Amino acid sequence: MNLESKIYDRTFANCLMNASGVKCMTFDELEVLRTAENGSFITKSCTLQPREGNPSPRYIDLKLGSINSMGLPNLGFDFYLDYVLNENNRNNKNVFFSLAGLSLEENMEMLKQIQNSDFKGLVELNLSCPNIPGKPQTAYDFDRTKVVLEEVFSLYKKPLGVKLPPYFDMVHFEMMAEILNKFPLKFVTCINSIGNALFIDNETVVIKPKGGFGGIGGAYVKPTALANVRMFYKLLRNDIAIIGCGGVENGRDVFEHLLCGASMVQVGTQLMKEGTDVFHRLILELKEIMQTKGYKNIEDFRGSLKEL
Ligand SMILES: O=C1NC(=O)NC(C(=O)O)N1
Repeated sequence: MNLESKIYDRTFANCLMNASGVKCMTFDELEVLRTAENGSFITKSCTLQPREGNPSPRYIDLKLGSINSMGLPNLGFDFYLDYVLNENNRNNKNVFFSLAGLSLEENMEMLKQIQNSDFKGLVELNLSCPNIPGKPQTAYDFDRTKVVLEEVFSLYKKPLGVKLPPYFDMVHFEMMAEILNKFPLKFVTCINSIGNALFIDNETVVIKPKGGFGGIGGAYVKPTALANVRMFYKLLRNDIAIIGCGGVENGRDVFEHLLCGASMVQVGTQLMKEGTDVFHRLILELKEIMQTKGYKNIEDFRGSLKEL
């Protein structure tokens, strides 16, 4: 039995990786992810210049998930470019490089430098950060998304995918899929946190930024995450892989993302809570489910969710 999975021309030892933003901002955090049991890993979404991010408290674990308004704290593009160039695909993890420029110009500058570098991994262009005051989530503006992707693919020729926010309307799924199908995307990652939620403890909000509004992750979002994975799996070209993200706490959750059509599965909140030991546990739990069902590899069941 193996948990190998492919995105484009890359094969990963197993289908698990971190969600961008979780335990992947510093060199030490990235080195832990590079050498743990996950099949791949991804850097914290970066901006051209380093950022402090929003004031703390800005991340809180909750019983049923998490809430965050980090505000894209990161060490700056140069640090992550240097890291991924030195990473040299040791452990065959094909590191993913996450970008979240604060403007199209900033994204194009970063992509130009990556294009002109020896980087051989995959770029995940984050179009869905909900936590920059005054900045809308690009991927909720369909016309803007089309403009951005036209510019991106006019310059960038290496494998690239986009990180999407959750959608909640069938027409929105169709409109977004129609746009995405126009471009040589290698994958889409569904979903980013459900933006601008509010958690109250007694009489007080729990995070400082934006009056306590933040992105929700964890068990709260799994039904929405699975729906987005499923819809884009059905609506997008077959050569655009889906990376599932949202609500993965155990092997059953991984199995469900794969059933919906995901090729890779990202772990966010649970990785934050449990540390990288979570990958060992998820692998054991997924293997047990596959063993029970007689599945020898992921392709035996990926995308085969049954309808009534
Ligand atoms: O894209 C993002 N999603 C989140 O939920 N949080 C981070 C952030 O705020 O940096 N970014």
